[in-house]
Amino acid sequence: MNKMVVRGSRPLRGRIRVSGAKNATLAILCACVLSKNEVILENIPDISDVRVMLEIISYLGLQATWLGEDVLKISGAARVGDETPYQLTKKLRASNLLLGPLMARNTAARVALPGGCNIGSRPMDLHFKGLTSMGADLEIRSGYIEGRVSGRLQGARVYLDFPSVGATENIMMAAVLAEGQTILENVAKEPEVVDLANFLNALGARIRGAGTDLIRIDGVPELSAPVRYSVIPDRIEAGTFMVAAAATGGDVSLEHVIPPHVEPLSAKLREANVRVEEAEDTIRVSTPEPLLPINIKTMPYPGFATDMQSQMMSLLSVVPGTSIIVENIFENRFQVAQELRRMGAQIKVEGRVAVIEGIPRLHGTQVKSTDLRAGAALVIAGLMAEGTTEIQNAHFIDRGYRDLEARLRSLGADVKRV
Ligand SMILES: CC(=O)N[C@H]1[C@@H](OP(=O)(O)OP(=O)(O)OC[C@H]2O[C@@H](n3ccc(=O)[nH]c3=O)[C@H](O)[C@@H]2O)O[C@H](CO)[C@@H](O)[C@@H]1O
Ligand SMILES: C=C(OP(=O)(O)O)C(=O)O
Repeated sequence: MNKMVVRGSRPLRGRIRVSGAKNATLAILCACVLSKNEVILENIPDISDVRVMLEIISYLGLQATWLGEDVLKISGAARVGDETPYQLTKKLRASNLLLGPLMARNTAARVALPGGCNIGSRPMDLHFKGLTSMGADLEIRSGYIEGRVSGRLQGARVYLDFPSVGATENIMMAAVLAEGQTILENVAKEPEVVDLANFLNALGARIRGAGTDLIRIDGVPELSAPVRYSVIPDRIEAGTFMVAAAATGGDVSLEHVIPPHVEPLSAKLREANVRVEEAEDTIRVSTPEPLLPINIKTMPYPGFATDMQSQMMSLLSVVPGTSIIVENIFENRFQVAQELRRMGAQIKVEGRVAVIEGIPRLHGTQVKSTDLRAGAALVIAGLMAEGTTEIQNAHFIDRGYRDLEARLRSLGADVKRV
């Protein structure tokens, strides 16, 4: 079941509800390791990354039970294990977010180096910088990060050389149980970081400033408040449907979305002549006018998200004129260009810059997804293309999109798994 077949040239029309955010959910599930009490989580997307993370935290001793299609109960545990196994962490990049919580809860951790999509080298030096400033002793041995600290972690002042999402989250989770105050400077401002901070505060943490450049955390001895928490909508899933709607000349309304979270994308789509109409928690996307070429640079939030870059490359491949994309976050995120070229796209890649000369139509053929967002981009390309597109390695898509083919079919697409 790992090939997706798309018959193209049909505009998407209708309404679709956006799922809970993958990246917020993954971090929040790691944060559950810090809690001694039961947690109920709402708006959890049933996607393969979440399933793998649930296996990992179950291995650590927590119990996860689905109470409904998107509601999870996570039991607190009096004691959690120290080690995450390679067999599970190799499937999931975000498994590295267990390092901070385990160091804080257990004062020791053995976390297998994470796997996930091959989109760049993805070092963890900034995670290490923060945790060692707090007194942790960390080393990498035989593919595992081994950490220990004598006594509790100590609050510290940490400046991140780059506003890394993962480093901000890992250090923030470690700091909530540290002794004293931690000040994190030049941190990531992504909505998922704010969602994690809100969740931790609901558990009893004392975090201020999430969503700004500077986060202050006053450590507390334990987190034990029983919590019911609803995860934010997924801005990348929402964005993917928005681009798919624009690419097919369709008219789609997204429900359960936070419009400011997708503003960096909405602004670019408007520049390309796409009509984007926002209400309180809905966005309607349509294309009454011919589209225009645009330039994009990926940046940390509130800049344009790297996780939306591949999908935009598909769209721009059929917009008349020259568009330019500069990828500033992950050095290996242009792999989809060679697959789009197989469909006829004219895209030149040099280092971090892609130059796209729009052509009138893409043509369906066999392509393969190389990572999650490349997979989504190829689905969008298939929806626009003349003929049939077969996307191999569709399991990448399941990492981050819940039941994508059925939801696209509900908008009029012809998509199936074979
Ligand atoms: C599970 C999750 O939330 N994944 C998201 C998270 O990934 P992730 O947290 O891995 O991304 P980061 O923000 O950490 O990475 C951004 C940049 O910083 C570099 N870096 C990072 C850490 C470090 O210690 N040293 C270092 O040099 C990375 O190589 C990359 O060039 O944010 C990315 C950037 O928005 C998104 O694309 C991912 O979808
Ligand atoms: C890169 C992504 O995720 P991860 O960090 O989990 O690999 C993504 O969601 O596009």
